[in-house]
Parts: sequence; C-alpha cells; structure tokens
Amino acid sequence: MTLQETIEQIHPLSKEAMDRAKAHWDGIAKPLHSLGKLEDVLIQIAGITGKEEISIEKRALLTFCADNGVVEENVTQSGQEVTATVAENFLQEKATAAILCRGAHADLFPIDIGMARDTKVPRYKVAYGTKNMAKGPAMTREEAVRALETGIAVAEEKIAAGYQLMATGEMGIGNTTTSSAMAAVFLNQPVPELTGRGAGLSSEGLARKIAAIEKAIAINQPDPSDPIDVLAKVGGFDIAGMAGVFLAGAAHGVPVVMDGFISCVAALLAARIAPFAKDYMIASHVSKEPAAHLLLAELGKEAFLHCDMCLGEGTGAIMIFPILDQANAVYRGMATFDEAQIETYVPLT
Ligand SMILES: O=C(O)c1ccc[n+]([C@@H]2O[C@H](COP(=O)([O-])O)[C@@H](O)[C@H]2O)c1
Ligand SMILES: Cc1cc2nc[nH]c2cc1C
Repeated sequence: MTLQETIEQIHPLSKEAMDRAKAHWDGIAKPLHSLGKLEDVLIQIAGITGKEEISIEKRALLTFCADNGVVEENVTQSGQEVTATVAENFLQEKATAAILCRGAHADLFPIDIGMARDTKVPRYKVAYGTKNMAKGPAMTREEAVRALETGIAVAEEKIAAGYQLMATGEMGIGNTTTSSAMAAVFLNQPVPELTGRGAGLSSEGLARKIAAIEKAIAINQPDPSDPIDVLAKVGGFDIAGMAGVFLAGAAHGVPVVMDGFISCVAALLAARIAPFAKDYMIASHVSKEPAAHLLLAELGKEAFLHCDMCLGEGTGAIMIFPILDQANAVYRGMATFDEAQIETYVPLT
C-alpha cells in the first residue's frame, strides 16, 4: 500500500477482543492481575489482532541498514564502513541480533535501505546514504516518502508470509546523531539534553555531535508539525524504514516491538504521522541514550527491561520475545478457577 492508503487503514484497537482477553486472564486460577504488565501486553495484542487467542510463534526482526552523510562531521567513533560489515554479519549469524534471534526463534531479515556500499544484504536502497544534514537536507521529501513506503512494503511482505509478530531494528553508523536531531525537533527540547555518546564517543566528540545537530536544525528549519519534513531534513533511511513497519503493522493488525533509541524515534515519527499507530507498538527496553525515556513517555509506553543496553540492531526487542512467550504459555495453558476447583478470587478492597 502507499503511505496514504496505509494511514487510512489505521484504526483504534478492538475493544471487544481486549475485553475477552481480560476476562480470560481474570478466569485463570491466580490472583487478579498478578502478572501485571504481562497480562496487559497480551490484552493489547488481542486488541491489535482482534482475536482473544494469542499467536506469536512466527516472528521476524526487520533490521534496516543505512548510512548517514552527517558522519562527515566527525560525530562517530567508528567509520561508515562498519555499517556494511555488521550488515553482512547478520547474514552469517556473526552479529549480536542474529545470535539473539536464534535463541528467541525469530527470523532476522536485514534490509539495505540506504547503505553507502553494496553488500549481499537484500537491496531496497533508496540512495547510497543520506546527505550531510549539517550542510542541507538529509534527503528529499520524495526520498523520505519512498523510504517510508519501503518499510511498509517489507512489512507487508512478511505479513503475507504469515509473520504474527514483528520487531524493528537498525544498523547505521551515525544514526544516533540523526535520531537526536529528530527527537529534539519532535520533543522541542534542547539538543544537549537529548544527545548521548551513541556507539562510543569522547567528550570532544560529543561536543562536535551536539554542534552538528544544532547546526543541522538551524540551517534546515524542520517543521515540527510536519513529520515527513522532519524526517527529510534531519532523519535517516533506517528511521524511515522502521516507521514504515510500525505503520504497516498498525494497518494490518500485527503487533510491532520497538527497540532502542533509534527505533523509539521511528515509533514517534510513525505516531506523528498516524496517532493510532501508537496502540500497535510494544515497548521492549529503555536504551541508555539520554532521550530514550523521554521518547517512551511521549508515546505513553512503559518498557519491560531496564538493562542500560545501547546496541541497536533490534537486540532489545528480541530480548522480550521469551517474556511474551512465557506470558502466553500461562494465558493458554493455565487452569481456570473452575478447573482448579478454587472459588473465584475476590480482591481485597
Ligand atoms: O538502540 C540504541 O539505543 C543504540 C544506542 C547507541 C548506539 N546504537 C547503535 O550504534 C550505531 C550508532 O551509533 P553512532 O555513534 O554511530 O551514532 C547504530 O548502528 C546503532 O545500532 C544503538
Ligand atoms: C561493532 C558495532 C556493532 C554495532 N551494532 C549496532 N551498532 C553497532 C556499532 C558498532 C561499532
């Protein structure tokens, strides 16, 4: 579907399915709501799919790989060539996300949405990297829409293949610089408060990164009320691809798990494009990057894990798959009050 068609297909969650899922939890022989957020997330998934039964066995991690022209400003610890190296390692189970996917029974799909080099990673390239946003717009508006629609198309491909749960990930040297820029515009907060050390940076490097972001915002003047303008001027192709996945998941009734800082920025971009898309997103962890908790708060999301992770690739999102599985095992397999011959539990007030 096009971006516009996708936006038009995004509706509120099914309240009826959520009521049925809640009633199912309440009938299970254990104190009411004693699995807390684990109960809530399955109720959310019921609302997303419209079904009381939860099926999340077939799951995919979509990891968008892209390069960022702003690396010219010396805002990263490693060189741009690392993007391509790690991206190829996804295919050989040599990157962290690949190992975690194996453990969580998830299929990993790396996607070249805009790397500066060609690799063996499936090519959905919008361009060979973005332009340096400290000197002008990172991409054209047309490229921004095409990158969003690439994410939508990849997600739709996986949904058509039967995937029931999707996670978002990225790989792109320099993408914490673009993410901090987008976060500063969307949250209307000072750049230094939203900017961290990314994949590792000295204090001088951090100062250069803050200056580059401030310059990019000053020269491009992104319009906070126009999310695609913000993406085009100070964003990246990986962020656009992930936002496309959030939008497609919402349009097709498939839950999408958020990852760390960059993924949270993509989630906020999707929510600014289509506000109901928020309800289809599941938060996983709180990244160590300073803006992560602010983005989650803005989205009204609470994460399961606080592990100070800042690896990206979708690693935090995959970490919650076993947690969701355990919750679903209880939801599916536990005896009800009737079966366990326990009188209905009445909560103390
Ligand atoms: O997901 C996060 O919260 C996160 C935080 C910091 C860094 N990263 C990863 O590190 C890379 C970006 O870091 P940098 O310093 O090059 O902007 C990129 O490939 C991300 O996957 C990821
Ligand atoms: C080695 C390496 C692996 C990564 N994975 C995600 N971002 C990364 C950045 C670096 C530098």
